[in-house]
Amino acid sequence: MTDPAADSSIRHPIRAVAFDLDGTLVDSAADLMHASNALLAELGRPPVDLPAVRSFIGDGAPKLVERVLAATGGVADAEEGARCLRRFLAIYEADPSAHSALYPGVAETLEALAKAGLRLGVCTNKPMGATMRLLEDLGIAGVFAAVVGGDSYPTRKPSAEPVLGLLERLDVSPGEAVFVGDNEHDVAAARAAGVARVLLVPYGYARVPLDGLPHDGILGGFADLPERLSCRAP
Ligand SMILES: O=C(O)COP(=O)(O)O
Ligand SMILES: [Mg+2]
Repeated sequence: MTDPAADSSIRHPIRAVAFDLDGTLVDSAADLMHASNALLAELGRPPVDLPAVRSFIGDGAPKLVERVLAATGGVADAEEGARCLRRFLAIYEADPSAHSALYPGVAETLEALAKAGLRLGVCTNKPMGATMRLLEDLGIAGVFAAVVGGDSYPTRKPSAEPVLGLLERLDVSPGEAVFVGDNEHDVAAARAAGVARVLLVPYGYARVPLDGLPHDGILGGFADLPERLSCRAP
């Protein structure tokens, strides 16, 4: 027999769902590759390919650019690195969605969860400027009650800080929230924040096997979410 006290959804009814962005809601790797390659072309360097860029995603734009530059010859000093980051952001933020798409079931499922009364939020390591533009371009900005990016707080995931910041903006306690992500940083940040449940999508840009992470379940697909949260649209 199940012990009701062991089920956190019974102790605290779930009131909010926090989502990672890249690799969870949006397949954004192609635009990150195009922006990286536009920067590299300006520097007279060879391009990087999609598998390489996918492996560079997850620690925010500064790390992505650092990895792109390291893979193509490195940089002379920190100043050159900072200049390249500024240029990358200008290129990427001008159009972060041309080659990006929502994963199957994302739009309909977010609508269903919002209709069921859940507060939805995004906690991404992507900078806010590009994040808001991407959400608007893909038509899902309106469904979120709050969004935090990689530059919203002094630290980013795997720190708990942005997750706790998002939950505060959603006006829920960690025990009332579920986090849905795609990689090891999402699990670490959400666990450190003390959310009720951490669920992972089976696709995305994780760099370690999902099975070894301390999650509470791997979805078959994004559309499984309402069932897993035991809530349905009215
Ligand atoms: O900007 C990144 O590196 C990844 O962003 P994410 O946190 O939405 O996966
Ligand atoms: Mg991600």
